[in-house]
Amino acid sequence: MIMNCFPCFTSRKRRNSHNNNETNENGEHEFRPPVATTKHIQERETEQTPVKIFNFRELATATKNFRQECLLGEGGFGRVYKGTLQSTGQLVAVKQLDKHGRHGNKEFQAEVLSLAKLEHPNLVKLIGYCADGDQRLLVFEYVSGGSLQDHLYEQKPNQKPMDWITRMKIAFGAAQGLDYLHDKVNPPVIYRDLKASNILLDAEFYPKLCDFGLHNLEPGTGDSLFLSSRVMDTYGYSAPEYARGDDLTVKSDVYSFGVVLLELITGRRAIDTTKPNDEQNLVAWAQPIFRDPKRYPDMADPLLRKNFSERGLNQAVAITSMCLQEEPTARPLISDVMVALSFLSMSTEDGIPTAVPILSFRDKSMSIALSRHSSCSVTPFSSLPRKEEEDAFSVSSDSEDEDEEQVKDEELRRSQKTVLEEKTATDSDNESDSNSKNGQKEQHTQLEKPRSSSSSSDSGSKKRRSNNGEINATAQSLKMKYSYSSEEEDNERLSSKNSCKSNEESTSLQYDSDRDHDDSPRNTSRPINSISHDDEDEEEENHETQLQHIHSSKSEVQSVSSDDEEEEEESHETQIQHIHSSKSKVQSVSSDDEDEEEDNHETQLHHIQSAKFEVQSVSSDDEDEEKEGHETQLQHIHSSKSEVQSVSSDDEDEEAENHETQFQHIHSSKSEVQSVFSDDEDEEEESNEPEEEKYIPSDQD
Ligand SMILES: Nc1ncnc2c1ncn2[C@@H]1O[C@H](COP(=O)(O)OP(=O)(O)OP(=O)(O)O)[C@@H](O)[C@H]1O
Repeated sequence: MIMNCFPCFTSRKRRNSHNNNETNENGEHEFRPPVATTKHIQERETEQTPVKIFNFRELATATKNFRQECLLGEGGFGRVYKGTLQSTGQLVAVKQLDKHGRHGNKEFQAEVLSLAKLEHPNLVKLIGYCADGDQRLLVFEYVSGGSLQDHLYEQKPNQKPMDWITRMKIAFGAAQGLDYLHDKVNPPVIYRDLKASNILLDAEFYPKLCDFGLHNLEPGTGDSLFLSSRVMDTYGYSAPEYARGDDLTVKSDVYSFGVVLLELITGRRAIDTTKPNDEQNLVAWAQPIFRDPKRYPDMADPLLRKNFSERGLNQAVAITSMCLQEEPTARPLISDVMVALSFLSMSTEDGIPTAVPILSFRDKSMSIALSRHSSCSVTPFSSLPRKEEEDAFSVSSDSEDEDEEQVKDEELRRSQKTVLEEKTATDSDNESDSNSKNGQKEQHTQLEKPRSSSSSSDSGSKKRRSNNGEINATAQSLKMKYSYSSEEEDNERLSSKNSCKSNEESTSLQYDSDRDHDDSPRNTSRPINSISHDDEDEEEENHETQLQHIHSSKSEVQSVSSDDEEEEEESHETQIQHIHSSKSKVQSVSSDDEDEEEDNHETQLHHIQSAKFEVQSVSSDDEDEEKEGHETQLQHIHSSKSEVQSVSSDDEDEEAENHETQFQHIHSSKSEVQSVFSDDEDEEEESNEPEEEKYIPSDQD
């Protein structure tokens, strides 16, 4: 049988070698897959991914002849060895697939090529494969830090337990990987095997998912021994529909993700036979607690020693409980989970995580669930917040009865409707001017792109401007500290003393690059930035700081849960979003292409004007005074808009000056927005007046 397969494969290999094999500079064979080898490869194909073909001898040398000391472990697919490729010195993990249930060569090759196309910083990268005789081996990048399971449950004596923020970052990274599989590749990939042992961590706890997309390489179904061990391994993570015999969907992965999140929160294994009967199944143990928020703090891993904020815990538990809904359709999209976790994984100096902006989600159920927990009293258990913050968050949900909550939900739903409609309209606009391409891969590429060259983006790869892309941008623009990074960047970060700063830089770079790939008018920010090279970094920092201020003000406002204030908060949210986007748009004025520039101005004017109308409409009747203040701010933006019109000056120097002036005005508009959040409205009015005086019209005015 094997002998029959082998010639078949080698003849294929020979054919490939004729057509597609190349030798790289290291003397290694690289396989460039033929276009449309199989249906799903064809569908996923955006560009050809090189996959190395190794011969068995190369891998035997790399793993010291598969010596025991190189054995990393053994899983459902076979043994995994650590190795070093002789040609490059690269560390790899070599997975030697079990011999039972051997797959046809074509099938194996097709699966491998399909797998190799899945590239994301939070996925373990497939480097190559070997199909030599009856041997089937997969060669992956080596991830040095062990699995999440090791870190949660098999700690070495001198190892510190993972802190709360690290746990949230791991969850966020894993969600990003899963979001890529679900939302960024076509057709979506259902992981099927998400569990703590399949989340590998690098030296900095950066998570990478492994074993995704391997189910087609599983040994044959006739192998009951294999099946029973796999079922045992995944038991505790598999969604109820699996037990019912229903088809698995992306929502089954969301369930498994919920189990992992629960493990991170509680430090308990999905299945722990050493515990009393009623505690052996983690989800069964947690379900009654989900219904009683007062008991949430009791769920937390004792190793955390209560070093987390109550709000952070409440929201993490709320997300978990949503993921673990019995009904698949009731579970959230992983993209919403990812957005929520992006905020929960942001650490702040005072130890309180940033509040999740409830309007950031594709699915409103997530907003509603989190809003229930965002107004809880948030006295952190260990690191106490400043007095004002305590006050701001101290409207306790304990006193709210269920009726009140329902009314609140209804109101929230109504108020969200407007924003969601608006968001949908924006999204569909964006969708229409872009092809639905693989956005995530591009994000990765963007990060690696040096700053100076980012304006010359690959015109062939249009950024996917889906809802999810918008959400990503929202999270990123709100100073997400946790960013994608390539392996090289990870190494750099390791050695860098200013790792935190470089992270932030990479995030803002990503956001900038993101705009560069955007077809909308705001995508031409480079020339403006290049006007004042010396001040560029400082200016960027200022903007970042402003964003942070706005964000934190917004967070504070969010937590005050009186009905009037909720309305007000929304209007602030809308204003911020519009002013923020106005800023981005005005930044983009200096396009190299003058014609495009003019178009851009037109579109900007339109956006800014409509922002004005929208903000005007949000203001309530009893807030006349405040409205006046907003009007003044809008006038400033409007004037900035007039200045934007003046950009197309023939004289380049003059144009540069105009940009500078515009920046200053936008800058001051942003500062004014900050004042919107002042509790004292009189103060706000006062602060607006002098700003009016400060306003210096441009030459054109
Ligand atoms: N790319 C890699 N880098 C470093 N270690 C790895 C890599 N891939 C797997 N390992 C380690 O090899 C061991 C076996 O992994 P494998 O994925 O085969 O099994 P598993 O995850 O334990 O079980 P299952 O196959 O049921 O998912 C684990 O200890 C895992 O952490």
